[in-house]
Parts: sequence; structure tokens; C-alpha cells
Amino acid sequence: MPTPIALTRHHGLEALELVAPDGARAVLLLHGAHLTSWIPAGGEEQLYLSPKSSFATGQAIRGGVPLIFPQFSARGPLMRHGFARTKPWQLVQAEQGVDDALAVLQLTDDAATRMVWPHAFSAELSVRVSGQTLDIELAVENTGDTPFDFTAALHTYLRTGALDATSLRGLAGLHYWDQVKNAEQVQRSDLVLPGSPGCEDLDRIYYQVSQLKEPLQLIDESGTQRRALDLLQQGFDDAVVWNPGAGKCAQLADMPADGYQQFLCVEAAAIERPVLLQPGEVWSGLQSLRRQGA
Ligand SMILES: O=P(O)(O)OC[C@H]1O[C@H](O)[C@H](O)[C@@H](O)[C@@H]1O
Repeated sequence: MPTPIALTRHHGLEALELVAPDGARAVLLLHGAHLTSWIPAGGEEQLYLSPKSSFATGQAIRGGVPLIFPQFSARGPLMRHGFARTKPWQLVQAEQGVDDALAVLQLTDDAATRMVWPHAFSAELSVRVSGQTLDIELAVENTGDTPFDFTAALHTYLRTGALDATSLRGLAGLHYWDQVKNAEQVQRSDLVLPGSPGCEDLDRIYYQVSQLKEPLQLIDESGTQRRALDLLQQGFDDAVVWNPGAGKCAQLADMPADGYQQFLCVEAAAIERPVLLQPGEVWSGLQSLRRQGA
């Protein structure tokens, strides 16, 4: 029999502490359906959360997994990254199962969302932890009677010991839009090295990542033990790789000056081809993270 998980509070906000029987755990806030922590069974924290982030109604949280919907970045008339990350979500389900812990949150249109985005929708975020795996799934349904499209992302801040000892493997051959150079490029090498000399900030949208045969892999060689995390995505075609570097980090009021050293964002995203939903249609996208070598 599944055991219900009660609401608690984290950083002053309503939260769910998901704990699987094997000890894998995650913290999910109702504010923005924002995941702030993931610790695999027997492991350590895998997400970066800024110690300078605000945790307040209506404000975005810096770190964890911000949920970007229905607009990525400034690619449209809405507030940057859309409204979902700053809205209160409703609890649908939270329980510990035989070998996992699961939560489902929901956001539907209301007068405020319809003012800025005149569409009827139901969005659900599902989070599941078990063993070495974290699954995050976003499902969106068009509950109205006219079509709409949207862009979205799971803006995952992956913790690293040191940026210059971190690499991301598996993007070779893909085209990407370089948001720093404002130009389309091709990824020639297998490794992206975000902290290498001469690499200031990194802000790239890689296309067709969902077509890759192998998962991406984040490798952190900063500690005595090499740490690797496999990153899988389905439904989301693109992946954003972002780190602000020292210069842009200094301009972020909600991040310490050296915060950029401690994470690399690898975001499962639907940006290049917005998702089009006819009335009654449902789309879903998944990001699955798996710790290796535990
Ligand atoms: O500061 P935020 O609004 O949370 O955005 C943080 C970052 O999100 C994405 O990764 C974009 O590609 C970046 O251009 C942006 O700087």
C-alpha cells in the first residue's frame, strides 16, 4: 500500500519531501512546481540551489529545477520564462510506494494567466525518485476549444564540484543556436568544457537532442572520485546548456560571485519547434537523470 506524503515547509514555502524506501529523496515546492533538491539513494546532493535565492510568492527561485512554461526566455510577449515558475501549483498526489516516491502537481489557467495568455490548459508536473534515478515529467493538455502553442523547459541546475573539472559528453554532430554569439553552430567535439580557458559564458540551444541514441553525460572530476550523471530526455526535442561565467554571474543579484563555478544547467526543452496542441490534445516531455557508478 502506498503511504501518503504530507505537506511540509521548506524555505518558508509549502513543500513535499519525497523519500523512497531505499533513501532516495527530493524536495518539491508547490511554488512553481519547483524541485529544489535531489539526493540519490546513498548519495549526495545533485542539484545546485543558490544560497542567495529568494523564496517568495511571485518570485523566481535560482537553482534546483525551474519549470519554464509557456514561453522560453524572452521569445514572446510574456514575462521572461513564462508564468509557471512563479505560480502556486495544486497538489494532486504524493506518496511513497514499494520502491519509489512520487508527487504530481497541477496548474490550470485562471483569470491572471488568461489576461496574458488567453488559453485554457491543464499542466501536470510529476516527479519520481527511486535508487539512482530522478524522473521529471511535464504534461500539458489543451482544455479549451481553440489550438495554442507553447515553448517549455525543465531548467535543471546540475551541481558540480568545480566548473573547470566538469564536462558534458554526447552532443557531437548536433547543430545549436549560440545565444552568446547569436549564430548557429555545429558541435564538433564530443565534450563541451564549460570552464575551459577562454570560455566565459555558455548559452546554447542544441537541436534534436531527443534523436540521440545515447544519453548525455555530465562528468565531474573535481573530487577524489569521478562522478557521472546520465541525462535522458523524451518529448523535449532540444537541450539548453547554460552557465553565466564570472561576468554575467556578477550581474545576478540572487547568486554569489563564485556561484557559476558550482553548476552547469542542462535543460530538457521544447524551443525551436513550439509544441502545437489542438483542443483536447496532450503533450508530455520527460527528463530523466541517473547517477552512475554508485
Ligand atoms: O535568469 P533567468 O531568467 O532564470 O534565466 C537564466 C537563463 O535561462 C536559460 O538558460 C537561458 O538560455 C539563458 O539565456 C538565461 O540567462
